[in-house]
Amino acid sequence: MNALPPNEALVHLQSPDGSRATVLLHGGHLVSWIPAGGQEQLYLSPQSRFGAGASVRGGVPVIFPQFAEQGPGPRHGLARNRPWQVVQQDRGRDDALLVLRLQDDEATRAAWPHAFALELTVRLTAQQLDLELAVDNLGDQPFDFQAALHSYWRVDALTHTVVQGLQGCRYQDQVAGGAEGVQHSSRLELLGQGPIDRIVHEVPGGLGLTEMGPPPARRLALAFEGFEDAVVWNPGPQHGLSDLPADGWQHFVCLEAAQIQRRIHLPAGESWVARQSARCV
Ligand SMILES: O=P(O)(O)OC[C@H]1O[C@H](O)[C@H](O)[C@@H](O)[C@@H]1O
Repeated sequence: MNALPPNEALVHLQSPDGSRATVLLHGGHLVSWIPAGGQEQLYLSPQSRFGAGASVRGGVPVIFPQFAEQGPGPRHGLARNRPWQVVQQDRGRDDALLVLRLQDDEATRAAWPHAFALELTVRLTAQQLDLELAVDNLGDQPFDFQAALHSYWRVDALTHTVVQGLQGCRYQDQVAGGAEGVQHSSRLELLGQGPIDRIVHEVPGGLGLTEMGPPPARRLALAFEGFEDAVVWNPGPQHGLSDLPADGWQHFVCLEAAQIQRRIHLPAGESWVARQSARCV
């Protein structure tokens, strides 16, 4: 399991068949997922910062209400830096479930002046992780937002890793100043020669992440529901990130379920829900 500082508030989940996950209350941040009989699936930087105000480098940061600097508020929004609360924790016959909630308070309203609640539901079965993000507008005015489940998938070697399922999709290449491109091949090979940072639009519901052997290939099947975009990000060897080891870039790829291009317009009193599932196959 990924190493965590001793004094962080965390919740451990374990399904009856032995899959496990760990979530930090800070950020409602999933930092570990180990399927039954399997290995850690999420990358968490050993140099990550933790605690009040910190953004954790790895796991699954919740991005809301803005992506990156595409708005006037804090980078990647305010959800990843706030304390969340447990509203439900259950174990069923073949699953484990956790629901966390973040509601607006004085600090969030200072950054973004809206009344809202986020609920993140984490559900584990033997080989599958389901994450659901729900946004409620609790105010009397509509608001617009972007969101993402910024998932850092652990890989042994980035350069042996391939993303499948984006064929024919348009993308915005953030390394090339936002230039538009089209993913022609069915396999996006992560060459690691430099950074990759793409916002891919209108992604089909199912994507694959495959690590080619040796050792034998490992494959994650990802399914998005309600998220229209995906982000593919790896900072490459010249990353300069102080919370990532020099060689840390080789051990993850972010393949994120996201809602970026078309901001969601949420009327007062309404809700929006989207999901990302990952299955070891
Ligand atoms: O360093 P962070 O604020 O966590 O952002 C990490 C990365 O997030 C996304 O994947 C963006 O597309 C990248 O441009 C960004 O570098």
